[in-house]
Amino acid sequence: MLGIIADDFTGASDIASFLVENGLRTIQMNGVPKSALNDEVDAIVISLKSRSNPVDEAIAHSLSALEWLKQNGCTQFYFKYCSTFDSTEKGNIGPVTDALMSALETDFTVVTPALPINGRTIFNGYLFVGDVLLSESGMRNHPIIPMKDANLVRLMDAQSQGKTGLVAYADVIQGAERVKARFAELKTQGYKYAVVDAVDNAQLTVLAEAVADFKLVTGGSGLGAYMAAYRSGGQKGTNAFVPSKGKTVVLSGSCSVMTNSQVNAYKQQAPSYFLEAEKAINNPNYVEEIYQWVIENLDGDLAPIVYATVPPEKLKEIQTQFGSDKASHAIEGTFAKLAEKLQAAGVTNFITAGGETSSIVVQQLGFSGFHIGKQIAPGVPWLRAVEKPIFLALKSGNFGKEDFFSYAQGMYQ
Ligand SMILES: Nc1ncnc2c1ncn2[C@@H]1O[C@H](COP(=O)(O)OP(=O)(O)O)[C@@H](O)[C@H]1O
Ligand SMILES: O=C(O)[C@@H](O)C(=O)COP(=O)(O)O
Repeated sequence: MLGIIADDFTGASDIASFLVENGLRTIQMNGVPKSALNDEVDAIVISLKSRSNPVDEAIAHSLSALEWLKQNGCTQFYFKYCSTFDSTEKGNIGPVTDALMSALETDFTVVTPALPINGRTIFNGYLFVGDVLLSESGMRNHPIIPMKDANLVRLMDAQSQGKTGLVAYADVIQGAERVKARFAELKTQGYKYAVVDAVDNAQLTVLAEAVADFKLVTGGSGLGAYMAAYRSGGQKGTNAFVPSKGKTVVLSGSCSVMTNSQVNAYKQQAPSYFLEAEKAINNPNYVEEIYQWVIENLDGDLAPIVYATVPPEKLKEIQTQFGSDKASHAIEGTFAKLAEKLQAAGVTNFITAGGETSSIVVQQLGFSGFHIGKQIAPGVPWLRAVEKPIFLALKSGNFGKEDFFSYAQGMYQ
């Protein structure tokens, strides 16, 4: 069985959806479960909120996820992080990878966030988003993890204990045997990790074969998808439920370029409410005010949206005024409490945008895990809570097309 440790909840549903699509029966658990798993599955994804936590906490949670996965029958492990890496030179990917490698007693792994279907590719170790370097993409303005460097070898070297090498495109296109030979060379030269180039899915297919017997693989959902295809022999999954029409709310805390466009498009069609950082910080009654507004707007054709989403210039202003940690914690906390009240009031379908935002909302809603349904966009599936028919779509910041929020509701049965 394949065990996946995802560093946020949108990322977990992203990889889970690709595993299902590629023929693996998959369940997504929210945090490290307290008891053993009863379902019969081929893959288990554990969602953590460890991307931007203090490093010791991220390591401790990842190790406890690993232990639980081992106890529940997993034999190969995948550390899933963002296709835009989302980890500066002080980030957690290096330290968590080191801790997992040491717990698994393995001395070599790969680093491949590539997700070509969503425009994330790697060439000569540089990560591209669409046709620009990561550091020239909207990710350079991320509210909590601004990505100013696109070189994965440099980023990994800065964060981790070992040395990072490169398996370049010219080698990858020669096939799995050549890639394995490069791994062997790098290991002899004292490298602990290899960034592997992938500009399209053909390289991920090769890489999936080359890492088939690795104890630990790290990367985005792209490589995960091709590892699933390798394991299932190319079968396709059938788990494709969609939600019933029900009371829905959209909660958007992502400030990505794509979410800004999606929110702007959706505001033209549906009731909208701007969540202000200043009030989230200072007004103890703010959650109640927003809650009342949502309740009054639940019965239209399209769900109401509450959004903190702002473009980069506005974000900078807010962060300068209040401090970025204070603003983001207050906003995340407001979304979490709001979601909890809305669930109690009978909202059954939640569409959330943003990794941190989605993670905190799901943690607050308190479900133990999710079944994986139909994809709304590549990497964003509908989810159904294990405990009851509550449906969620956790949209990664930059995923989906401009009409994502209305398109998702258009899928209701
Ligand atoms: N208007 C705002 N001012 C300050 N911080 C904000 C604002 N809107 C959102 N944030 C914060 O920015 C962060 C966005 O991260 P996240 O939810 O992971 O989105 P993404 O998926 O785009 O990375 C969250 O911590 C959120 O609370
Ligand atoms: O790999 C990806 O791009 C996503 O699964 C993901 O992790 C996105 O994170 P956020 O942009 O913070 O939602």
